[in-house]
Amino acid sequence: MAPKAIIAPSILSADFAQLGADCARTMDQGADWLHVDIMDGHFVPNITFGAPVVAKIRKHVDRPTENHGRGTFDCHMMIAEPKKWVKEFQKAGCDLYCFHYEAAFSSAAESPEGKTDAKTNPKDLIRYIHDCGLLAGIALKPMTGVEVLTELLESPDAKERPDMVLIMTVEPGFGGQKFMASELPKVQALRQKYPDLNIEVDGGLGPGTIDQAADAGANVIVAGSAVFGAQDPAEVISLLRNAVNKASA
Ligand SMILES: O=C(CO)[C@@H](O)[C@H](O)COP(=O)(O)O
Ligand SMILES: [Fe+2]
Repeated sequence: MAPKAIIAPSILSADFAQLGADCARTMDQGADWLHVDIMDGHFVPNITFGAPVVAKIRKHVDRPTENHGRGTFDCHMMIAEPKKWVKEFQKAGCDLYCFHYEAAFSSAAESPEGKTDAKTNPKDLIRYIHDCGLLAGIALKPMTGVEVLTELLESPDAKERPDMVLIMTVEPGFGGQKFMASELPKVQALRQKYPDLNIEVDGGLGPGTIDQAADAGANVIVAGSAVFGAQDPAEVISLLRNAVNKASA
């Protein structure tokens, strides 16, 4: 049985002119996490926003209501220098810092000790993210195979193990793209080997594609246009959750 279903609407499809209100409403509609897409115009050909905006929306989502608690900010860092921004995002209210494997090797930034490493690697970056008090996720673009993660996922040191793997089911950069079912064997392979791992899928997920992703073993579901574009977002969130729970029962 896979870990519990986590539904994480991508706020890339929210109305940026009223982002705080949209985020709070989405939590009230039943979201577990908010998926926050950070794009730098280098790693991907699109730009979104940075830590100051995350800090502002945090305030809207932190308000106490009957329907939701704090709301986990799942920050999907589509940026060329992931190490550089860990502390800024931690201060802004990020909970889970998910960087791209493909970006980690070229990242230059200050280490916790104040030294500058010209190069880092995924293992050191995961340790650094954990040392900063955040959960660590690692994301793979469609062209990257899951075998690159074996050493990390099987590390005897929990500080070096990712808390979540994100399998992209579109090329990162834009919302509203077509779901790539060709990525699902990666999810299947991970689920077979790691029954307790949080496996997130991102890109093109919605009522028409969720069953395939859930059957493959994904339990963390990102959906942008399918949730924010729906007449009844609460119904879509619940449909996504039921599909995951049914597949993992
Ligand atoms: O990371 C990305 C795109 O790069 C995603 O998080 C998208 O924002 C998901 O949008 P939909 O495909 O669900 O509309
Ligand atoms: Fe994303």
